[in-house]
Amino acid sequence: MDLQQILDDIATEVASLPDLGRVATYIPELADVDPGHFGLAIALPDGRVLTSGEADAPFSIQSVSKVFTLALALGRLGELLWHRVGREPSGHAFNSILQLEQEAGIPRNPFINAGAIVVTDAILEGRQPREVLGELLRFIRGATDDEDIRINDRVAASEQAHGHRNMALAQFMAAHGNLRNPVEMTCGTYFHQCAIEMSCRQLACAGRFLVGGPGMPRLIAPARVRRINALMMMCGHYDASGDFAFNVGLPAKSGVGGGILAIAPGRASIAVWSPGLNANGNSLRGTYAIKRLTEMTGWSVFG
Ligand SMILES: NC(=O)CC[C@H](N)C(=O)O
Repeated sequence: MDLQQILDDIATEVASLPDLGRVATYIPELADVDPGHFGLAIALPDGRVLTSGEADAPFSIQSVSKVFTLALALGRLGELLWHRVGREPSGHAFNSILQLEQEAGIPRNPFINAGAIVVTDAILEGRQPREVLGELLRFIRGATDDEDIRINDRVAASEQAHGHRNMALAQFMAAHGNLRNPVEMTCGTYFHQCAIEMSCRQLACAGRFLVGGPGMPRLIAPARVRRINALMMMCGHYDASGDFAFNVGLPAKSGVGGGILAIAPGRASIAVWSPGLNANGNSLRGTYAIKRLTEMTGWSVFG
């Protein structure tokens, strides 16, 4: 199997797709990104990183950051985290408030916005946002083995200025006693973590710690790797997670910047970027690319 050929074929196929999807507009700073960008990278246990398309172009990782904050929160709080956030798929949009009311301010999982805000609140506890964001960047840079990863302050400010919905989620959880820090502080930190920029090459390298097995860095306990992968499979694409598992069969996390990090356990860390989104807020062409990759490689966890 010539993997490089597969990646090149996928880039060619993607370029001929009729639909680009639509970029997210609720964060104005992301609204002007050309939906036609496409990049793909895979990091392998032998140390090779194969790419096609614009694999070195930085993009806003947005909700993909939730994977890294979850790893940090589990390290800090361990099992206690699960008192404040659940582990079930939500079946609702990433920014929905519906279940929070019915379930007393405990979000369904750490990957919907409400859950990720709780996770950020948990790693903040007793510390300043600057410290926590520094820790997060150190973790990601270390995992990637690349210091050149930063937060785009304009994107963070843009989301902050229009973040009424996330603030509402946070206020609602505060009303239920599930937030320990001031809403502005937790949301401000969350907006900054979402505004981290990485290329597909960097993101694929950063995801290696979730692949497990020989050749991949061991940054967290294998039991946690398994659990984060389980959550990515069940919840990583919000209310389209079932569809993604059905079509692709890999644990993965998407972001509204158009990035997706997918893990082929024991085999590879995969990052794709194409900013045009489908109706569920997941990269349209990115989803297609990973689907084709699993079809061509047989890397679905379901065989
Ligand atoms: N799905 C996403 O990437 C959402 C992240 C975005 N920062 C938000 O909170 O709305």
